[in-house]
Amino acid sequence: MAYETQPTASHFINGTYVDDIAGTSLPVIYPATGKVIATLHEATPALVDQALAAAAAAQIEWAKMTGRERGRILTDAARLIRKRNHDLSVLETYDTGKPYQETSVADASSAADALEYFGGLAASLTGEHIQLGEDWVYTVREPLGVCVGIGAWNYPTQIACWKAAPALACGNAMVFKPSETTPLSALKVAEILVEAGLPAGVFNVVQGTGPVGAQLIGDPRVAKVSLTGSVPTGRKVYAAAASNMKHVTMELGGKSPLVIFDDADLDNAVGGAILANFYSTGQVCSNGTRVFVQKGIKDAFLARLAERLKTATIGDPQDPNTIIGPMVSARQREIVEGYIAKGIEEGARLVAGGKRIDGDGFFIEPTIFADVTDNMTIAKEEIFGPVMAVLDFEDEAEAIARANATEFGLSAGVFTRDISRAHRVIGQIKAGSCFINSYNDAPVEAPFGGSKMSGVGRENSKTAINHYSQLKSVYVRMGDVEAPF
Ligand SMILES: NC(=O)c1ccc[n+]([C@@H]2O[C@H](COP(=O)([O-])OP(=O)(O)OC[C@H]3O[C@@H](n4cnc5c(N)ncnc54)[C@H](O)[C@@H]3O)[C@@H](O)[C@H]2O)c1
Ligand SMILES: O=CCc1c[nH]cn1
Repeated sequence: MAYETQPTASHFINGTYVDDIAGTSLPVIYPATGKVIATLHEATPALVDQALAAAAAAQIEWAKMTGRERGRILTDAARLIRKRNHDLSVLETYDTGKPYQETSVADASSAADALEYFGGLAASLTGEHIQLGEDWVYTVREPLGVCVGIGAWNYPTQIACWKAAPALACGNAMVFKPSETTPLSALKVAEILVEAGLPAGVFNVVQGTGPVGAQLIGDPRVAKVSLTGSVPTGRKVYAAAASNMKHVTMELGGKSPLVIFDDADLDNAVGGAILANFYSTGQVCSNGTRVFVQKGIKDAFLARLAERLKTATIGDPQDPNTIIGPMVSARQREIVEGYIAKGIEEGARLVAGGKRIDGDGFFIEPTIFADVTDNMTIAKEEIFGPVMAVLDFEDEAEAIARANATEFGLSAGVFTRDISRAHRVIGQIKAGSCFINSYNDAPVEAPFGGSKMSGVGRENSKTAINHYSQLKSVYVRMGDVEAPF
């Protein structure tokens, strides 16, 4: 293999690569071939402790630097990431199996956007002055301290930077644990941050499964935990963090509705549904996997969708012409196959796909079910794979009620030419990240995150600053103190 996928070592602690072969072996499997492309080790408890100690020590000095100085390092790192976009994208494709066509425009570049954006904000993170007669209060925006980031496997580079960029801009240090399924890309992020001038220990990467994450969360030196993962993991992480009153950001799963009205532009609506279900082989948290299509447009929608699906090239994800890659793992493909079988068993009409693609990699056909009803498993549970469920509806009120009939609240989309209706509908859907005549855009300037079981807090935008800092308020009396005795 021309590209070196085995990293220098498993972890990046205190500005350098480190390893401990006593840790359980962690094979990294290329999803397109099923072959092991690197072998890492889980962090031992001693290494986790080392990472936290490095972060706690480095954070004190990092917080003393001016915001402008911190910001310059983050923006320099963003420049390096953009310069190395090709190599980083190739690595992301090895790590996740996502097509290079996507990783070359949406992963390292999204990470660079976050570093650039929060690097730019770092110098302007101030408190305020509140005049109270002759007395006054001033507020100081302070970092939280050591933050822990825990990532999912679908966007390893993006997730590392969506968490690290605001955390570091505010003067925190971070220990980041990537998903054990995709441990490679975050190490490159750490390496680049240090090359850009980040002091040793401010951003550390430790590898491992749940217990490594649990050790990080349970440590008294940690002030905040930001998790991107599933709802079951979110429940555990939130509970563990709450027992020690730690701050949290929870970016969890979804089963988001995409509502397509009769008057929608057909090709745009079909395009939106494709982006909402098949991008990243369907492994996107915000995907609109419950596609509610108004009855008048249903046949035309399904016909056009089938036509466009025929043009999607499935295959080697490193080939720039490939549009759909494999699932991230054999296990994830089995989960998806289980849902497809359930869909058929419960009476949904399979109109496309449904089968695994023979070969060594974890490929599966993009799958579309029509005539899906709200009570079917495929309409209720997050599948996290390329499976679209098309549900029919008659009118607006019905679509809103059914769109909201879920425990999740991450995203929602609406396609219609009636802009008043678009705002009215989105206004009534309980979800955090919504789209009108579009789907799955995630610019760093906009808040991203969910409501209900989909999470707590927001990533990106100015609001992320509130999740990585706290305000100290100082009352200043100018006159004498009037005490009761
Ligand atoms: N809302 C978002 O922004 C967003 C983005 C991407 C993915 N996701 C969600 O992530 C899920 C898919 O990712 P996944 O399968 O990697 O999720 P997961 O919940 O299995 O794992 C997420 C991370 O949590 C760690 N973890 C597991 N148990 C832990 C514990 N007890 N304590 C601490 N850490 C623990 C894992 O090692 C991994 O790093 C989907 O549900 C998807 O919707 C959400
Ligand atoms: O997977 C969820 C995060 C996301 C959404 N769009 C791009 N990244």
